[in-house]
Amino acid sequence: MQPIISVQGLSKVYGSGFQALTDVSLDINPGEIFALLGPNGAGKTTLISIICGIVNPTSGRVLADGHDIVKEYRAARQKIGLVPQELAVNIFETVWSTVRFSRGLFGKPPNDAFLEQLLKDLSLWDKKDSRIMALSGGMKRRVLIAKALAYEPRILFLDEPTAGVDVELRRDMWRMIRQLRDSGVTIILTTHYIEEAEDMADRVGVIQRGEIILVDEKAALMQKLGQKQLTLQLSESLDQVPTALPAEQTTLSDDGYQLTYTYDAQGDPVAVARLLRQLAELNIDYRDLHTSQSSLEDIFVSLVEERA
Ligand SMILES: Nc1ncnc2c1ncn2[C@@H]1O[C@H](COP(=O)(O)OP(=O)(O)OP(=O)(O)O)[C@@H](O)[C@H]1O
Repeated sequence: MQPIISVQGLSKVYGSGFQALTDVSLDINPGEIFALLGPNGAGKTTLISIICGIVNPTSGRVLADGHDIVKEYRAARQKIGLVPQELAVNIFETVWSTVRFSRGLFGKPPNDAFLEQLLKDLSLWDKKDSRIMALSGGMKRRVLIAKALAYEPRILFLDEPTAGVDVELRRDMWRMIRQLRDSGVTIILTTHYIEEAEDMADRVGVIQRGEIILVDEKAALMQKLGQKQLTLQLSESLDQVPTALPAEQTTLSDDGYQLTYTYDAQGDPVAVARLLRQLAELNIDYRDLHTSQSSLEDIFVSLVEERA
């Protein structure tokens, strides 16, 4: 499959001498939702800004739908919609003129019916004649999305789309992102809400200190790196973890009734059977048990800590 975005050996050294990206290579598949995760200052915005032609790379190149983002800027850029973190519009303009202007900017013929539907989908239609300065923060966010979608891009970048928005708007945004994906738009987003990446993304990339340290299918990532936990509710309380049990993997709750065993389901397929046999040998009875998988957040934190 031909990637819709191909990032090849990208590095960025800012004028200050700060190296924000080091040899980043990354392919984005058409039609996927790709989540880029990374701590503050990792280089997410820098990477997105280079792909969108806002910041020049120091070396390396980016192809958007086969077009070089530097040499064929217009052809590449009209494929890409960007919803930036911060408001980047003329606040004295009305909503309607802002989205109309944005559509024209990348050479799309006017289509007021399309824009009307877009504003209706984003619950902005009744604000179409309002100046942007008179809108609430959430509405301004919606305007940024409308602006990015006004020229029907095939690729949509969302930089921290749900940072600082209320629960309702967040839910609306995710619903819209899913609809866009279903209509064939490729979505690349950065987020600090890992549970949202977990919920939404097909693939996840982790960036740290300007380097991509991991890219994988979300499901495979969670399976590969995810530790599982087995929690047992004991019939009688224990004073301490029995010495016969693996000390590093086993913990006991303060009241002595809950034993938690952490194991690697991939690396050790008989881990649970072994533990339960050991408990039987020790005459430890339990009333209930359940297993749970590490979240993407756990995986992310452990990866970043590992590299720190
Ligand atoms: N114009 C600039 N000049 C110099 N350094 C910059 C510039 N823009 C960003 N940086 C530095 O590059 C690094 C990466 O910044 P970037 O904004 O890409 O990170 P980020 O992953 O998007 O962070 P956050 O999650 O906080 O938005 C930071 O250390 C930042 O200070």
